[in-house]
Amino acid sequence: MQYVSTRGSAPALDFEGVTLAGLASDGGLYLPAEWPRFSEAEIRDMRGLSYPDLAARVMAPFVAGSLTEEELLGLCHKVYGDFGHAAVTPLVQMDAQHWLLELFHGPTLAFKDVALQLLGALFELFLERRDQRLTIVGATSGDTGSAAIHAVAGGTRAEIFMLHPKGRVSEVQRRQMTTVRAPNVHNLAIEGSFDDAQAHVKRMFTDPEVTRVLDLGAVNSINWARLMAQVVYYFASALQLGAPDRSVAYSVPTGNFGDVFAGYVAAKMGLPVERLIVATNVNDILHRALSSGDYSAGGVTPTITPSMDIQVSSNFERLLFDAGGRDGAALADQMRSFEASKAMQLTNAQAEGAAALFTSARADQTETARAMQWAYRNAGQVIDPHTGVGLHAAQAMAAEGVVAPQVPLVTLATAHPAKFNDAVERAIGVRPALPSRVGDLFGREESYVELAGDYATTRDYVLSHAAASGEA
Ligand SMILES: Cc1ncc(COP(=O)(O)O)c(C=O)c1O
Ligand SMILES: N[C@@H](CCOP(=O)(O)O)C(=O)O
Repeated sequence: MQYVSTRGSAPALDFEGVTLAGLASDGGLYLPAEWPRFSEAEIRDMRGLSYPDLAARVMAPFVAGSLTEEELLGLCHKVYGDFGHAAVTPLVQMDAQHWLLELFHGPTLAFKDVALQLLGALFELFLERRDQRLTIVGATSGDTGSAAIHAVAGGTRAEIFMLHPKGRVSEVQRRQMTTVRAPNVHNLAIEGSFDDAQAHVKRMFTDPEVTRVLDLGAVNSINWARLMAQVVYYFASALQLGAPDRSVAYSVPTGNFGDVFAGYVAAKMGLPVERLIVATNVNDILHRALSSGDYSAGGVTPTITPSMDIQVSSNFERLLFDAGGRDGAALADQMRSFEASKAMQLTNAQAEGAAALFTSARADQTETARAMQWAYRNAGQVIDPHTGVGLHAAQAMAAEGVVAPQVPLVTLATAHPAKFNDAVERAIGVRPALPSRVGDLFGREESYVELAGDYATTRDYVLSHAAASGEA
């Protein structure tokens, strides 16, 4: 399998290459040169597989040429054997139409673990194979950071610099990152928003001062391997609900557009996905883009769903490329102009291509709290606020008839409620306890450095603290 950049000019790479490269050298994001597709019979044949076996079956076409079937299967069993639920991503029924897909049974209690546990193992394998070191730079609004740190802490070939916006993640999220003490982990709290942190990370990948001395790697969803692993739980849930003989709709709490784009990939691969609902909080650039074609970023408003306080949504570029006809040169111009003005209009092809599968809805904090209360009172489920945004959107779209009553509608439960226990307590009057598997989070010492919000400060910190810089 070969991968191409959304901006058209970076070299095509194989799976090992894109996993280690993260962002393409032209600033674009990698996508498979063509979508692999399963027949109905092949999908039917996946029924009854365990999660690790299903993961290996679904991901096999993407890793061809870089991993043998045995290597992939071995990795999937190693990674998913360790989750806190035997089903890995269990489905819970809420009423006749609504389901929750629980994605928070990994070590750091958010959906990010499903992909990052695998990515950590892939880094280890490929770096060993190449006898190479990697300096990972990542940005987090809370969940990617802890999942990535847990996936690479203590390793000898990869070192991680994780940027989070100071004061804008929950206390549990911050502690899950800053209490991990390992020589290869650096936590940086920067002034500004997640978008600022993400912009610094992307800029480092195309900054010759950095790339001259460091081999950079990515753990954010700009890394294709992240999305690939997330495709699996769409298959797992749809198969349980009757695929390929029945279509399923999904509501996905969305920020960087990675999780919902994985649903798009599943549809491209032949899974009968009826609709993908992009659920945003009041930082609603994606809702505006999908409903009116206006992709213009304003300031970021802090909310009770901090992981979705994002305006510049990395993976939207992948959709614009694929749905808009895969014209890399035109997209490179469009993205350059967006980067300068922070505003753009979708082309007709992009808007129509997106509308074929995506619908969007936005939830403010009152609507989010109401959905959390509904889940608690009507289905006995304590859900986190991000999941609350998704459930609000699911209920709104069902009420508007966008999703017909006979179509199962699955809301992705993206984080364990205890990660956001203050917001949950305010909404439903119950304070969820942290599962014992996260250990004594509040008894451990934190370690992080605080940096000003400008790019040069971040870059200079990484350059002067990366072990690989010293070697160069
Ligand atoms: C709990 C939670 N829900 C939803 C999202 C949004 O997911 P995505 O960025 O893939 O759209 C995130 C962050 O990515 C998150 O941490
Ligand atoms: N919500 C995310 C933001 C980064 O998203 P990613 O999926 O691109 O890593 C977070 O929790 O950090």
